[in-house]
Amino acid sequence: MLALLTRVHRIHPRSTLARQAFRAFSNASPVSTPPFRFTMPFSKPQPESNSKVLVLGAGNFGSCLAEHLGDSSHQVFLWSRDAEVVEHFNLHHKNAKYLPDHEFSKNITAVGPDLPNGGFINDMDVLLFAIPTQFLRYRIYIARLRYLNANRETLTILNRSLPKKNFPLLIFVNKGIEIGTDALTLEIIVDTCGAEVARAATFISGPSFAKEIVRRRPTSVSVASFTEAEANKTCDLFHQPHFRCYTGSDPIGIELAGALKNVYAIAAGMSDGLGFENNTRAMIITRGLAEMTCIGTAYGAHPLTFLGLAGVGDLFLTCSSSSSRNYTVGYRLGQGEGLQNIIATLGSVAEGVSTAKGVKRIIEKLAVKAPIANQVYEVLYNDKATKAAMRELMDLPPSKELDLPPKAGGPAKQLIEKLGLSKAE
Ligand SMILES: NC(=O)c1ccc[n+]([C@@H]2O[C@H](COP(=O)([O-])OP(=O)(O)OC[C@H]3O[C@@H](n4cnc5c(N)ncnc54)[C@H](O)[C@@H]3O)[C@@H](O)[C@H]2O)c1
Ligand SMILES: O=P(O)(O)OC[C@H](O)CO
Repeated sequence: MLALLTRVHRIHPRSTLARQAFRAFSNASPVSTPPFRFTMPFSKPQPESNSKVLVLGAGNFGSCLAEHLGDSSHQVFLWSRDAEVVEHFNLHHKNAKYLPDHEFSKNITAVGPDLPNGGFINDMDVLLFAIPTQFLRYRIYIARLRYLNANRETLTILNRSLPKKNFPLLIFVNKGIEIGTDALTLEIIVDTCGAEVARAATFISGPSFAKEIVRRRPTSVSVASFTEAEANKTCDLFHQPHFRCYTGSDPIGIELAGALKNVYAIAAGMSDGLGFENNTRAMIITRGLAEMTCIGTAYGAHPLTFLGLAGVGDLFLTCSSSSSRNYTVGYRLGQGEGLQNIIATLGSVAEGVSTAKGVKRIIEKLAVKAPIANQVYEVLYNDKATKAAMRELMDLPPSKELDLPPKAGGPAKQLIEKLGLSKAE
């Protein structure tokens, strides 16, 4: 739409007029969400163009987003914990492990393996976190896979150098729930960096496979924050003729949607792996959406958020494509492979595997009916056979198709209090 507008009216796509027009379209959001709580920015003013961006995490999505921003003439730094990745990237403009066929923009410089120092962080306009919520590592001494809280670890270190006023614009793209605490990233930010930083944080979620973004395939995502100005800044930063953002003010809903869809993608993969066909996948997607909406509503998120790009958009994408790692985990389980082997050979993170644990606890705490998520948990953690899980889903007694719980809002209310936002309601 913007490309058309700029072409017809001969406006430069990165001009202020183009940005304003783009924002007007973006604000015509596909769903109505609750109002923003703040309009004024917390982070430092952003330059018109040429922002300095530090992308933390050089996996598939971090590298892809670094390329996306480098492509639109921002000055991008890509932090990796791996010295070899840093050296190789700066010599060849390639990331040998993730997106190996792609030649990256010369506007990107890899940094690491240590986290950049305070002076460097202060100099950045934007910090973009593309680190998984937690990371699985094979611990030789205990001979098993163990989860490490990747985002919490990085934010704790980073907070020492983060200015408390006029900090860089903060953007998070991970889709998961922290194991052990069941915390969303918003809560991890409050715990590690304080409420003011969390109120300014923005979250990007939606149907967005990294490899398609680097090929500039038309893509749209949701951008949510409690602060409208911060969401708009993120929108402006990411906007490209092939990339649109829709802003919203329900970061809790956006985060939940992104985390939950991964669990249902595992279920859809299982069904396909078992040899079931289109009817069954459509059933899992639709009933999955109903479960996601019930969990989100009982949690205190806005139900309509689940009808947006971060909800049904991403659910549909990941439940219907073998490009999804979560779908692939489910598919291979359905084909009879063991979970440990799948994870050890996947080569990339599938956040739904760890998120299924947190979701199970949240469902129990909120007393929400979510049979598909429960069966995914049983297969992943109690060795239930995928066929038996599907059988049990089909044997459930008849129930109402739409049965939204009253908006209880327990966990969201607590989180909102922790953010110091309850007075703003
Ligand atoms: N790949 C996609 O298409 C896509 C799209 C949207 C969102 N996401 C989300 O983005 C997040 C990252 O996904 P990805 O695809 O890049 O995963 P990935 O497995 O490709 O890469 C993860 C990267 O994070 C690094 N990492 C792990 N723990 C770290 C830590 N403590 N500190 C620093 N770096 C650490 C790893 O070394 C690796 O480079 C996930 O939450 C995912 O759900 C991914
Ligand atoms: O490969 P997946 O399953 O982690 O999905 C990637 C993104 O979340 C798609 O939007």
